[in-house]
Amino acid sequence: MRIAVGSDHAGFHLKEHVKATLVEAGHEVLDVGTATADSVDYPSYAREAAELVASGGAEVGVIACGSGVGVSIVANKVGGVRAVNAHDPAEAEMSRRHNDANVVTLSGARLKPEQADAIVATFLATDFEGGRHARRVGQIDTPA
Ligand SMILES: O=C(CO)[C@H](O)[C@H](O)COP(=O)(O)O
Repeated sequence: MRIAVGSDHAGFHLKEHVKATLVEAGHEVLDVGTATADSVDYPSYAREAAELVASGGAEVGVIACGSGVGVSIVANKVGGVRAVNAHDPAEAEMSRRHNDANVVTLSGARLKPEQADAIVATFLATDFEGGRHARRVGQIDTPA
């Protein structure tokens, strides 16, 4: 898959870890930054990664900040993006099955690298169920 990744400084190390895991698994990764652990403002990175998903430049996005909250708020303001701040694989799974989430956000402060890998792997492996959920997603979506 083609996957957009991004983070601020607080998500940088987790983003780098997840990126390496995804590349190792054979995915094409588009990294919008940040490129160091120096302090930056998360909105621009989250927006750029989310816009790649909205435009079709990437199929899904993985974005990290300290809590995963700020980048989720930003991503969800991009039309066509449905971002979930997932704390465990179960949340990632349900966000795909019922909400057709296309961006997962992660907490660099709370998640261990292996926890993040498990969340992202579940997110990528789980299909949208469609049916009644498609009707509901259609009701919440905004134009890209
Ligand atoms: O989690 C975040 C946004 O939701 C940011 O990573 C966090 O606010 C950064 O804080 P600081 O500048 O103190 O490192």
